[in-house]
Amino acid sequence: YSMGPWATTYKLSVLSSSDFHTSQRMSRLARYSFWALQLRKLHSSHIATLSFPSSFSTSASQSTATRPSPPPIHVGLTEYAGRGVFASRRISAGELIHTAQPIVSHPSLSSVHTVCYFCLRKLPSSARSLEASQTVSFCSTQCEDQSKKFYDVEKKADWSRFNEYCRLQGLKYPLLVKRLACQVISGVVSSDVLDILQPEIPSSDRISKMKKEVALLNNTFEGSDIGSEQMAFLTEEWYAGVLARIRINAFRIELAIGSYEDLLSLAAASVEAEAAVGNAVYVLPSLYNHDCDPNVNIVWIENVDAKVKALRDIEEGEELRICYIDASMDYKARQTILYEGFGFHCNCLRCASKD
Ligand SMILES: C[S@@+](CC[C@H](N)C(=O)[O-])C[C@H]1O[C@@H](n2cnc3c(N)ncnc32)[C@H](O)[C@@H]1O
Repeated sequence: YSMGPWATTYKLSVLSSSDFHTSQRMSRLARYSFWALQLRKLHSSHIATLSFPSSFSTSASQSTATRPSPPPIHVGLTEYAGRGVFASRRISAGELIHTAQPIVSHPSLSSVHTVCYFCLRKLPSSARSLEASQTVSFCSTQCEDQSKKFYDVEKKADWSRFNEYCRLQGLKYPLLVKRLACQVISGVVSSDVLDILQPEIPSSDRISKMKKEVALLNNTFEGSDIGSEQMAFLTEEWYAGVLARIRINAFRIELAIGSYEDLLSLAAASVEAEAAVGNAVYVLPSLYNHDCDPNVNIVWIENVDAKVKALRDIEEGEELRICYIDASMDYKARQTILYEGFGFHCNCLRCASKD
């Protein structure tokens, strides 16, 4: 399961919380102070992944007078689900709260020749690479430049077996791990970049499948001229940790319909293939908790940049929550998917009334 761009039309939601014993609170606080430290570490290296609403730019040459104000949110501890995102002022319905760029993203295998290999923007027909070819395309020189380092690493190896394995098994997350590994080898990110995110607890079945994937990834790199010291991080333990975080935190990217042509291809895609153009992992969007009647949603308009928008008026101090799944499903289906996919029993107001 991955979090998706689920539209919602449900009514009012307020923060639901339960009383926890002080001792439980203390142990949680200790656990999350580790994450708070990680967040601070990440703040400097990943500030570029968070951008602000309006037409402000964040260039270093800007004077403080013209600097954008930070987004109207803060990360804090909830009483029921670890960290969460809270409104630091009143937010109006429809407001763009912030945008975020991914730490790692990858097109779905069915979209790899029709979208930009970096930002997942749909390519005009003339710019698409041939399906039979091993090449990929970029929508702009900017995306090509931003991909250069990891793509130079990726090009050193032959990915046909790895991709075929993912295709046959219907796997999408190993593609994100492959891209992350290329980013680490090229020095663009550090191997612990996802450590800040909450991991899932893997089942034994998952662990044995994962061993196969990591062996395939290692064999693919070993066939290239990448030095073993550059690949030293790529252990079973690293792969398991990264996959456990991707499984809980990846978003499935469906671009908003921009044209009549998009509408037609989406209609065809829903019959022939997956409608999602790819998957991506972000820092801040991954800190939003779930509600079956959310007050914010995340949309992707033209590319992988996530836009977090208020679905209704939100009061200062209220927790901002998104819906991880299709909110139109019934109570039982939602509970099952949330438990199997994300490991929790939802007790939002809507679920409490079994709606
Ligand atoms: C994407 S993370 C959200 C941020 C997370 N709270 C953290 O501290 O990193 C998803 C995880 O948060 C927890 N979570 C999110 N929404 C929840 C809810 N409504 N009830 C209980 N746990 C929830 C679950 O453990 C879930 O797997």
